[in-house]
Amino acid sequence: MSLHARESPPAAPALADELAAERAHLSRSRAALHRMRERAESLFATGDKVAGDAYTAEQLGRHLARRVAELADDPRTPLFFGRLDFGAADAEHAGRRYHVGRRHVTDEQGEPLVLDWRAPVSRSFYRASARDPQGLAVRRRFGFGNGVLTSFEDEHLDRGEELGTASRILTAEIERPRVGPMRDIVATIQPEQDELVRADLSDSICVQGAPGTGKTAVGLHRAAYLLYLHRERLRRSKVLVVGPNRAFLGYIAAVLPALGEVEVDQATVDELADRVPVRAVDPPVVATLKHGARMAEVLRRAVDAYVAEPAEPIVVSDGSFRWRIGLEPLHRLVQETRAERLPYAVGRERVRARAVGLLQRQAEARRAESPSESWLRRMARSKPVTAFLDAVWPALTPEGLLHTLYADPGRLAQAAEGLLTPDEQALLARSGRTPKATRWTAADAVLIDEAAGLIERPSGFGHIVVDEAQDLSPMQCRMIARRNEHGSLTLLGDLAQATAPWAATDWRETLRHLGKPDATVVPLTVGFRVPADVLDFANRLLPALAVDVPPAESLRADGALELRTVTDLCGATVAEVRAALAHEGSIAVIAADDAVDRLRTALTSAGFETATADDPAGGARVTVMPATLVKGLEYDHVIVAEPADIAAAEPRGLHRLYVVLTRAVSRLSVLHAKPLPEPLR
Ligand SMILES: Nc1ncnc2c1ncn2[C@@H]1O[C@H](COP(=O)(O)OP(=O)(O)OP(=O)(O)O)[C@@H](O)[C@H]1O
Repeated sequence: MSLHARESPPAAPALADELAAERAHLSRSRAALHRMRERAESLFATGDKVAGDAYTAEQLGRHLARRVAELADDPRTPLFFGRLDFGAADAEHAGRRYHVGRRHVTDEQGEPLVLDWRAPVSRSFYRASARDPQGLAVRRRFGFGNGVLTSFEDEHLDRGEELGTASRILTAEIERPRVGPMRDIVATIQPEQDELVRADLSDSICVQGAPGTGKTAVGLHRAAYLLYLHRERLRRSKVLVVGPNRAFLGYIAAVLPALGEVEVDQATVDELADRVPVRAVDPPVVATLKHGARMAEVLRRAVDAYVAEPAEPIVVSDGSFRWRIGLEPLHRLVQETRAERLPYAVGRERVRARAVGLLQRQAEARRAESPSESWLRRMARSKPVTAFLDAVWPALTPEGLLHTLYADPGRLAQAAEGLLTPDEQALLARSGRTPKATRWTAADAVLIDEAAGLIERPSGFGHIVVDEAQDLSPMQCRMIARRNEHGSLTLLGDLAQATAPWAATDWRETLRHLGKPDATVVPLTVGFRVPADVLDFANRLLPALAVDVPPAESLRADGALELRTVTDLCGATVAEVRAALAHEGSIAVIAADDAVDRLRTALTSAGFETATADDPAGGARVTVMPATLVKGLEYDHVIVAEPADIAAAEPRGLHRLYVVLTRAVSRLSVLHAKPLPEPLR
């Protein structure tokens, strides 16, 4: 194929001129962005003086502060990475040329210097092909080094030229050594990824992708895309990114701000269930029981059981008259409210309002006029009305509900009848004098959240991105579903990487618990992280993982895999780290959780500074990571110490090992004193 792929230094003077012109455009764009930011800053400084009242001033202040943050320019990242030259045939953009970058940049006259990658016209940058040029004559990609424009690559789509994944700029980006936190992929999003990124806000999608196929990247770029397209709506309803742990959230934290999006909430799954402090750990069998879908029904019944039939009429005096509501209307009132299936606490207030309504009607009939507001309020809070409520619809807290359920075998038996066996009920039994004194576990916190959803009306997000979703339990799914009733979802995961005891083997089931049974499940199979040799090695585990997922094919032909039998694991790890430090990029030693301290001590004694799981952005190049914390992360060079111990440490240990082996970007060294687990031999 004849291509005009040009690398720096350009051979011909004409190319040098063109590169110089592009660099000039970059300087102009940077200067313009600087001006835009200065303008936003000065508006921010004077904002409170122009705004009328305190509320407006605060709103305006927040808007302007966000705008200032959005316009931050990071000199190390290119302001634009592509150019679109439209051909004469395109009706709307004929003959026009646009630079595509991270955000809109306009000159003093408001003319665009750089188009936001999310603008409709930028779509062709990602989707145009020789077969479907979408009006483009030429697509140009820019190569950068440390923020300096160094090269460009042209595809004359109108002449049938297309580089696809053979692009040298794409290859360089994929093969670049990794250091520090995750970066955006906005310059090189691939067509099948772009399709997911630009899916409609109303679409919930589930991406099943092998390790390193860009699921996380797709989810974060989709969040940025939706925020651009539905800015006002999502500013109100908000976007949430859910990840497995803080180390992961720290790792991805810089991606959205780099794309100009600074207002996205992030939480771990555990942090969503934050109504009680977690101070205890369940044995695995109890945790699995509590995370199971049956508990939803147990809790629903437990809440329902608090509603009782009225046993006495209400008799209430207002000082001048005694009013009475008989048993029969009270029965009807409770039944009607029950039938509405409102959240329990809303139901309680509805019952109160209806009882007061009956009193009001009596008063109107007697006095031929409506009683005053204060009379109604007095009746609503009167002792007899409150006593009636406490008898038929007692106040209930989520913690109180679960505490009583665990402490009262009779109540539990009633709620769990036909759902949990007596043995299972016994596993739940627990004492603790009060909800406050109870040492709740993480699974209890999820159940308390479920109870809260039955009692109160939860507030939701406009869009939720859930990463590493293969590990969600049915009850965790429900917790997310409650926050997403009117919003949409991007679910990202890989069933082969599922390590939780309750992990799903079929996305349909997860989607059902998430309340999005009809979401499309889309596979991603092109691997951008793990080199082919390393991936082939890890894929040997797949048959033993008992999941039906398409394996990834690596785009990377580079990389190195080394398997080494050793006698002194600590000594060999130190030697491997020493050798690895000769290369560029991050290094992780990954081992079974209980071996981490030993290895870290060995490295420290040998004079190496090491980072820990909770400071991914820290200075040290070498991180020692427990196998249970590396999901979603990647390192340039991964040293796996004793795979057999990782596999033996938990029931789904081979799945864990699959995760561990697929963290490497350039090199994987496997050190083992024990035989490798069976499928890897
Ligand atoms: N289109 C792309 N261009 C360049 N790099 C990409 C592209 N897509 C993904 N990558 C890179 O590949 C690596 C893996 O991406 P990501 O972490 O999103 O994969 P993942 O599918 O979530 O992996 P895992 O299953 O391990 O969590 C990252 O370094 C990411 O930047």
